[in-house]
Amino acid sequence: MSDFSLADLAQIIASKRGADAARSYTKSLFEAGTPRIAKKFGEEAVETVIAAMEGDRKNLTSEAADTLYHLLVLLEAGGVALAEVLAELETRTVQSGHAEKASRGERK
Ligand SMILES: N=c1c2ncn([C@@H]3O[C@H](COP(=O)(O)OP(=O)(O)OP(=O)(O)O)[C@@H](O)[C@H]3O)c2ncn1[C@@H]1O[C@H](COP(=O)(O)O)[C@@H](O)[C@H]1O
Repeated sequence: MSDFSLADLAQIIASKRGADAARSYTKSLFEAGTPRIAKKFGEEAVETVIAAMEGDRKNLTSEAADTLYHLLVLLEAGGVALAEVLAELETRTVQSGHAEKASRGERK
């Protein structure tokens, strides 16, 4: 296994801001705008769900990759750094998911 990370992919995606849309799918997504990117993300997420439900391991891997890629493009378009999402996840590591959900009501 290589040490390729989501941070590496996020960096590649950010670097495509100045690319030519005819040569870069990422740039064409940026040009299409957030609603289009969000729609693609939703489609890939649904395809991931279907692959999981069908127990298709190979497709699940491939659709999960599509989903993660489109999520990173969506974050970049929304001005949210992957590091911010990871920091949010890190704050949650001190408690269980059940406790985190219960605390959401307290925060409002
Ligand atoms: N990881 C990905 C990646 N995963 C999926 N995709 C693209 O996401 C699209 C998947 O959507 P679909 O299968 O629905 O494809 P489609 O029918 O062509 O899409 P639409 O016509 O509906 O827009 C395909 O075009 C894939 O090529 C990706 N495109 C780019 N990357 C990464 O981004 C880098 C930069 O890519 P460019 O911006 O194209 O240079 C690449 O080197 C990769 O590292």
